[in-house]
Amino acid sequence: MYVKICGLSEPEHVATAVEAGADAIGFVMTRSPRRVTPERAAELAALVPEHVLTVGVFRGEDPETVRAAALVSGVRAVQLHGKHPHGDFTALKDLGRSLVRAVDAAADLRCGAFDEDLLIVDAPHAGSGQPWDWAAVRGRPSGRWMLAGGLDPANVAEAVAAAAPWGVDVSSGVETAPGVKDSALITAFLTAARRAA
Ligand SMILES: O=C(O)c1ccccc1NCC(=O)[C@H](O)[C@H](O)COP(=O)(O)O
Repeated sequence: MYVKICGLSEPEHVATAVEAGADAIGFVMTRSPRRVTPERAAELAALVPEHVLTVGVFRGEDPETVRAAALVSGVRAVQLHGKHPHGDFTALKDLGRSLVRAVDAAADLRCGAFDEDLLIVDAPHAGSGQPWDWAAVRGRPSGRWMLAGGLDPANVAEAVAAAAPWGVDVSSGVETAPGVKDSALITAFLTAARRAA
């Protein structure tokens, strides 16, 4: 089970996620309680070993803004959240970063349909921590896809059983308040997700 921990903003939590075995770590560089500047993301990304994917998360920014932030931060993947057109992915193809498309269940759920490398199927309101009907997407997405939206250490096993994803992505479920990550919850989530696989 591939596990992404998203919305990190403190070195302590980056270190915990790496130590506990995260496969990917997300830095939110768009409007959010978890927002970090590209410069801050660069400081955090520098703490992450090569085998863990660093992901810059964007929503609604134009490709040139995304490109500039990706280059400053040095993230190895770019996640476009929500209703980005296919052209935004095409425009970023030459950036040399993996592309992640994050959408809700109403979207095209074929990984690769927008030339992305990874797909995230999320709740309608990203980063809200609200669980949704995970079972409704079972069997619909294809390729390398992660389930997100309202996951936490206590429910990730149920979510994995319901939707059968290739991976999982969490943010609010490893926080004690919006934007405030918790090391014990990060470790607990990784343990529970691995057990669920
Ligand atoms: O986390 C945010 O605040 C956010 C804001 C705008 C666009 C995307 C955002 N998060 C992206 C993620 O990949 C989250 O991990 C995913 O939405 C799951 O969130 P949660 O339900 O809080 O676990």
